[in-house]
Order: sequence, then C-alpha cells, then structure tokens
Amino acid sequence: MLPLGAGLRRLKTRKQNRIYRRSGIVSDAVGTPVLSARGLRKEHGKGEGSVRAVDGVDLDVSAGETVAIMGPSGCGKSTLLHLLGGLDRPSAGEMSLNGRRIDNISEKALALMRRTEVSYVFQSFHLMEELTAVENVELAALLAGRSPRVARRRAEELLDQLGLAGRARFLPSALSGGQRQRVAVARALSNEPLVVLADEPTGNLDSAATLDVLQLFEDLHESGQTLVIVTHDARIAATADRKFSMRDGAFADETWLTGGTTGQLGALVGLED
Ligand SMILES: Nc1ncnc2c1ncn2[C@@H]1O[C@H](COP(=O)(O)OP(=O)(O)OP(=O)(O)O)[C@@H](O)[C@H]1O
Repeated sequence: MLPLGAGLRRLKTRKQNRIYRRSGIVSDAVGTPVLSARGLRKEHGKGEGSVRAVDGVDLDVSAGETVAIMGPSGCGKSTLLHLLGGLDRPSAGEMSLNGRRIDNISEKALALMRRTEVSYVFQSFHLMEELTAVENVELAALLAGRSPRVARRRAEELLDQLGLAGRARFLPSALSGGQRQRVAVARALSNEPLVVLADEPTGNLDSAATLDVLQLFEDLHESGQTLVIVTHDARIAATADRKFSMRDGAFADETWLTGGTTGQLGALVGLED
C-alpha cells in the first residue's frame, strides 16, 4: 500500500492531463474559474413563509484551489453547496462550471453534470449499506460512464491510495466513521471530478477520525483537486486557500490563507510541476 500522500500525488499527473485536455490550454485552466457564481439567490418556499437561504453570492473558484465556507447554523452554507453542485436550482443568478452555464440547463444535462463533473462528500457519508466499499466506489464510476473493468480497477486503485485496500470487501457497517468517510472520498474521486463539494465532512467523526480526514483533505488539496468545503471546523478551514464567512445567506468576509493572488499562482505551479 502506498502512503496516502504519495498515492494521491500519483493521481495528480492524471488530473493535470485532464485539466489540460478539458481546458485546451493551461491559461484557460487558471484564467477561467472552475466554478463561478454571480448574484446567486435561493428562496425556500413561497409567499410569507418563504426563507431566503442564499442572498446574492458571488464566487470564483480556480483550478486546484481549496475554498472553505464557514458561518453559523442556518446561514445558508448547505443550500449554497447544493446550488453549486446542481442538487438544487437557484431562484436567481448565474453559475458556470468550467466556463459553461449550469443554472439554466435541462434536468438531463444537470443529472449528467452531477454524475460526471462534480462530486460530493456528505457529513453522514451516504454510502449504500448493502454494497461493499469497492462496490460503492465502483458504482459511482459506472454511473460516470466507465466500463465495468475500468470502474473496478479505478475503485480498487482509489481504495488502495486512500489506505483501504484491506477493507475493500467490507460493508460500510463494518467500517469505522473515518474509514467510511475515506470510502466516500474515494467514491467522490472515482469520476475524476472538476470539483469536489464537501458538506461538513468531519461533522460525524470523533477527534481521531477528524484528524485522519483532515489529513486526507490536505492531501487532496496537495494533489491539485479543486475543493469547496463547508465546515464548522477551523482546522479544516485552515487547509484552504481562501475562507469565506457567511451570514444571512451572503458572504460577510473573505480571507486569503495562502496570500492573495499567490493562491491562484500556486494552482498554476501545481499544474506545471
Ligand atoms: N428545504 C427547505 N425548505 C425550507 N427552508 C429550508 C430548506 N432548507 C433549508 N432551509 C432554511 O434555509 C436556511 C439555510 O439553511 P442551510 O441548511 O443552508 O444552512 P446551514 O448554514 O447549512 O446550516 P447548518 O450549519 O445548521 O447545516 C435555514 O433558515 C433553513 O431553515
């Protein structure tokens, strides 16, 4: 088994190739945000009882960047993440993925985007309990259009790289919380997503497993994976390039943790080394 960091770094070359391939040239991968939102709004419900959960969010996430979103309970973090990943539709505003509008596309196109271009890691893992670890990961790759042979190979490879080779045939019920979240991360990577969206990835974990998953997200960041993480955990947020504080559906504050534009330049360096 490869050490976790080394395993993920091996993924990096493939990721670089994918970004080059999809974007055509490097400057596109850096210049065009992977994920972008303008004037994003979401109202839950209608009329007097409606709640404006997201209220005018602008966001650009560059290739290879990790963005953390923090804020008090109910400020709209999960709703925003759902909008960004196409799990829900905005009431107003525009969103783009790799330069392509996604706020006004058909349900079919949105479903395809969810299977092939974005991935999620949830607080409560959302693994299929009747499937083994490798089957959970493989299923996501199959849904993204990989052949059964490629899907199985990729699933085994990812579990190996995430330190779970010995647990591949275990059902989720036989895994610890940290191991389940690792399977969920392997599943999220199985379609080679442009961006991984994580909603409180350590919210259901004890402190030892939290440290484990924290390291995992640092390694993912290091591997060049674009990440948007909603979290209450300042340690997770500290692994990000930028941190947004959300209040009442909008960003109240933005903090560069890796120093202004050097965060974006860092992504460029990461692509080229
Ligand atoms: N499906 C829904 N229908 C009606 N209101 C909703 C729905 N989902 C969320 N809300 C409301 O929208 C607001 C934002 O909720 P959201 O879950 O996005 O907040 P959050 O910041 O993620 O909270 P937490 O940190 O507790 O998970 C809250 O007032 C919530 O009650």
